[in-house]
Amino acid sequence: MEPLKYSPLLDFPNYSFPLSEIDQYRSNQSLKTLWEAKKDHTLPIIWSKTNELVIRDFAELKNLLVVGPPACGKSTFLHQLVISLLLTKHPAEIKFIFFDFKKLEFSVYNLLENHFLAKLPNGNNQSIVSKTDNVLATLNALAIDMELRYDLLKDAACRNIIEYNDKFCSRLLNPQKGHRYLSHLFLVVDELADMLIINKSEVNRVLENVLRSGYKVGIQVIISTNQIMGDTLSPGIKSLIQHRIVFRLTDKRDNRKFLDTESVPKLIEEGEFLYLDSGKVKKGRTFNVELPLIEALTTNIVKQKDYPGPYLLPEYIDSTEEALAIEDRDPLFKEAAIIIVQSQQGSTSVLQRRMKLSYNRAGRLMDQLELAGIVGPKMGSRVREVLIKTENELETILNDLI
Ligand SMILES: Nc1ncnc2c1ncn2[C@@H]1O[C@H](COP(=O)(O)OP(=O)(O)OP(=O)(O)O)[C@@H](O)[C@H]1O
Repeated sequence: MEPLKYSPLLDFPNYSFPLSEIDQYRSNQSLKTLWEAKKDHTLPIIWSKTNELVIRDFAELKNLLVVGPPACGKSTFLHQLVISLLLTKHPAEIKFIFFDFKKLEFSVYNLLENHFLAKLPNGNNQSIVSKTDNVLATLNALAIDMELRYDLLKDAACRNIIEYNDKFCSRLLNPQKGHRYLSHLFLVVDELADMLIINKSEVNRVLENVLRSGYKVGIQVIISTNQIMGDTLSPGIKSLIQHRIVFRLTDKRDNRKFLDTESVPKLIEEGEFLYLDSGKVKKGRTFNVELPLIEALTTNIVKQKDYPGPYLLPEYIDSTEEALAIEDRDPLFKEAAIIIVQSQQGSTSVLQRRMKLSYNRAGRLMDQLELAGIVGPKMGSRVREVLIKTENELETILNDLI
């Protein structure tokens, strides 16, 4: 007999999707259509509402850029994506990280911390990041989560999160080996310029890494910006976000910059935007969702069973700040070094599994091995290079370190 399939929904089997809340609102018909699209889409979202409703699958979009001058409807568009997912997905399936530098735009979702939000493990941090000094740590933690996910997918011989979760739900992956159901993580950034205030080049570097490799393992980024001119949007970031929503740009050169064409239809009505679809420029319109409807959804969800806390991102420790004094070195340093050199695999999850350590501790050991010159630096989602090839060489290094 085949084993019973696992479902993440079993975390809260009595969870009731907040569909009943929408009846009294004018947008209820559109939301019901969205709900019906659930069966054909991994991540159904309302994309546009003109004469007809356009529903898309966010899983196919990778990352998204929303650009336009102030007060043109960018935040409205972000809300329409968020509520689409809140309505159709279970708390086990998706998590959001909001960078909300306006401080109030997404505060309505604060209540959903234990259902739908992700944050740094450090208790002082808010689930919704509104201070620029938390940006880099949160991004780095997201990048670590991404690397960990890559290790899991590699171990499971899967090419993307969908294949991986299917395999996990079919009970083909062993939780004892660190395998777990992976929820989709969305980083929602409301104003890119504010995100780049502190340490712009480093933030750009980590962000590019997440944009480049995150979507395959279920980490997707939605960025909004009103900085049409200037160098806020680096060419690297722009080239990594193929899907773009463009509101009311008056200069032809701007249209070329964001839509790769100068000839675009005029946008007259409130909330209208342009986007590229199979090489053609199309017109769309935001689904102007009422705040009371968002509140009704969140209130309904909050009343239901939740997790003990938000989804915790891995701890990020800035290794440049960590002195490699002997007394600070992990007592398992030598054992870890031997495992890495013997296996010739510079992978955190190898340490984690072989030594039965938490991911954070294994990650710290890796950083210490790097500082000792045993492994090379982090290389995005790939394993680190092992610089020491033989146990004899290692022994010399370890003797020198003591
Ligand atoms: N489809 C629509 N129909 C009518 N009004 C809309 C529509 N979409 C957005 N609006 C209105 O446009 C105004 C600006 O929207 P929003 O706050 O989303 O803009 P924004 O681009 O995020 O602004 P900012 O950059 O200043 O934060 C709001 O009052 C909103 O209600």
